[in-house]
Amino acid sequence: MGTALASLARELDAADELSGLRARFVLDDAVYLDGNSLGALPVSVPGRLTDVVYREWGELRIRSWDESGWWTAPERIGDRIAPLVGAAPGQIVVGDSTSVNVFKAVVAAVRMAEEGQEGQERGEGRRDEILVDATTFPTDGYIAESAARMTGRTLRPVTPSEVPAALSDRTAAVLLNHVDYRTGRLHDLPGLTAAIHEAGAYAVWDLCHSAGALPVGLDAHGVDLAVGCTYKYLNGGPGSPAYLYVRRDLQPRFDSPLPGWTSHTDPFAMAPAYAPAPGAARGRVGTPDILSMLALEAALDVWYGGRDGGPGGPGGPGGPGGGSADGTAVTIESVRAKSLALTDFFLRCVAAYVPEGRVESLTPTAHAERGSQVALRCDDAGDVMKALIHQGVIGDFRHPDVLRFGFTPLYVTFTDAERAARVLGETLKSMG
Ligand SMILES: Cc1ncc(COP(=O)(O)O)c(C=O)c1O
Ligand SMILES: Nc1c(O)cccc1C(=O)C[C@H](N)C(=O)O
Repeated sequence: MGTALASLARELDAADELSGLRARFVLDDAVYLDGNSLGALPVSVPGRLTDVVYREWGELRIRSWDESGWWTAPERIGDRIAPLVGAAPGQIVVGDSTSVNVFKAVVAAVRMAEEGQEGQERGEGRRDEILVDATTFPTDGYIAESAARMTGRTLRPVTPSEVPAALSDRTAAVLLNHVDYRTGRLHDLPGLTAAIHEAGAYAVWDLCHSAGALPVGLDAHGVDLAVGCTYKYLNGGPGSPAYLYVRRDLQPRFDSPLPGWTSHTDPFAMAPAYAPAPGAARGRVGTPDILSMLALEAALDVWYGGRDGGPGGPGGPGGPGGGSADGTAVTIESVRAKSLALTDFFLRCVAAYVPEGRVESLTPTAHAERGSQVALRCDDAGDVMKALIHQGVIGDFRHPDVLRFGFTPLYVTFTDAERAARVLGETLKSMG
């Protein structure tokens, strides 16, 4: 069985139309299944950062804000992310952490819901509730709780499947994760967004675990606001800045709770009175973190034909799906197809190699409900993951008993999936 799966893995790799993309990353012999926490380093990044540091900062110094395009980087890089999450240009701004963007988005959504209700006291008809995914990555829950307290709302944690029943004319905003960070479950973004709109509320989606791994369709599904990090499937590097999407028609009504000077319509007027910039720039706060931001911009070259360095717009030759220097088209659809094939194959190998009953998959088998990771419940998961890492299979452990394996289709191979499952099986057999 083992040999058969290993040779099947080689066949699948040979037929994989994305296999050439692995060369766009710095990798070693380890099986890296932690790209859903920190993506691998794209080869385009070090050279670009060297240029940013020595030439743009070292030689051009202050002139780089204009001459090197530093000032407009948040919107420019937002436009580079946009096609990957199904957004037209001009709706995404890059900056701050996901946590900070969750705060901006949730408070802004409540403020939008509040419009027209100003005179109304707390009570019937007032949109006085925020719903939050009860299974969320903790930061979203903490921030939503604070946003609720500050806006005088009640926070109601519900699981995503309970959202339709929990919605009412009291709901102001709903904060949901597209893919659950622990189980890898993919939630129904189109259906839940439609239900939220039906109730007259605003939908805020956290795309941390879906952007770069599967199609999101922000514009197509009428999402109101969305946030996400860039250090997972977008490979922007440790602490790379997050992003905020505000649907174009909502932008004039986006009232930021953090109206920093760089979101002013004329920042260098240094006016005492705040006047928000039009468009996505309204979501900015303070000075952009240029080094991290430009590392992210270079990392996105992976999707744009693997070109080295310089900024470039999406679309046309070199855009996502538009072909590339080495002839490999990178569309989010092709990435999704490989992601599902990889996770299917990994689950098949786990079933073949792991003693029956020793692990239980928390990740749905239905493709429509699966993100790009496999989570296995396992006794002694912490010790098991340490043993796997010791043998060169890098996943992560999530309390209390979850082994988490992330599959980044840009660089993970079927051979990696087979090896990871085989090492897991051997480890569990040896641990008893
Ligand atoms: C769903 C989700 N939201 C938010 C975050 C993190 O937010 P931040 O970028 O602020 O650390 C993570 C992971 O770190 C996450 O998985
Ligand atoms: N953002 C992280 C970090 O700064 C250090 C370690 C891990 C992370 C993560 O991304 C955790 C991740 N969001 C998760 O899904 O568990």
